[in-house]
Amino acid sequence: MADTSDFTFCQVGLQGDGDSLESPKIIPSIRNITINDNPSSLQKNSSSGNSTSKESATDDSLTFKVIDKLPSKLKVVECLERRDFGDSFLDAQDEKTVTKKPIARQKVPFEKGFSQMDWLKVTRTHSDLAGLRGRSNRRIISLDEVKQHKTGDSIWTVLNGRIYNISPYLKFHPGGVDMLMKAAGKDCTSLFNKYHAWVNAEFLLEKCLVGILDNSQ
Ligand code: HEM
Repeated sequence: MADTSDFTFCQVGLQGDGDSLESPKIIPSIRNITINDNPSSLQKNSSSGNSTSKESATDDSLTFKVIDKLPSKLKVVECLERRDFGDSFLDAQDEKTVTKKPIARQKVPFEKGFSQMDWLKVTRTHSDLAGLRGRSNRRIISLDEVKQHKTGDSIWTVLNGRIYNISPYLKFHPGGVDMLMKAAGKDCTSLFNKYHAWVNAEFLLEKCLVGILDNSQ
């Protein structure tokens, strides 16, 4: 079978709506395609039988398979291969029945020892992930001070009004170090929500809390 990985499936036609295969209402964009019935240019495989017979056919521009067919009514056509469809295929993309490919996620495979489970272990065993050296993590801190912590083992970010040292979490971040470094020394709340508003950072970074953002400025 042809590689369909970059192909958008189109499903056309409905069962029992009274429209025939030729109806422009069902397949408006395919009406311009003629399939030459000549046996030399069209190969057609059909297992004879009743209402669930399966067929496939090929002409110069299109290979398709009728997955399921009722007499004189087409239920589902699965397009298998597109060779030279031209504009008529683009028209088909206007149809509401076209399924779009999901957007690829950008998760980075974690290094051994750097899964989220490993991170949870670290948070339980390490005594000073925030790097506070005995200071309170309830201290009110200005954005100017946050901006000074962008490197080494003291990389701060603001998330929902709280300031965290994200340095120990960097290698555990499923989105990768580079992505998390975009948060260094600034308020990352909108970036964070753009990528994963569902992530419970308050829990994950609990032990990395450095202080509370001074929002009086
Ligand atoms: C500051 C605290 C942050 C924490 C605790 C955090 C945590 C996480 C977690 C737990 C995941 C996995 C999500 C999942 O599997 O559904 C993740 C994925 C990701 N994060 Fe973050 N993140 C943070 C900040 C950021 C920022 C600032 C960015 C962007 C600049 C970012 C970009 C991403 C991306 C691109 C992914 C992969 C998304 C995906 O799976 O589709 N993260 N992060």
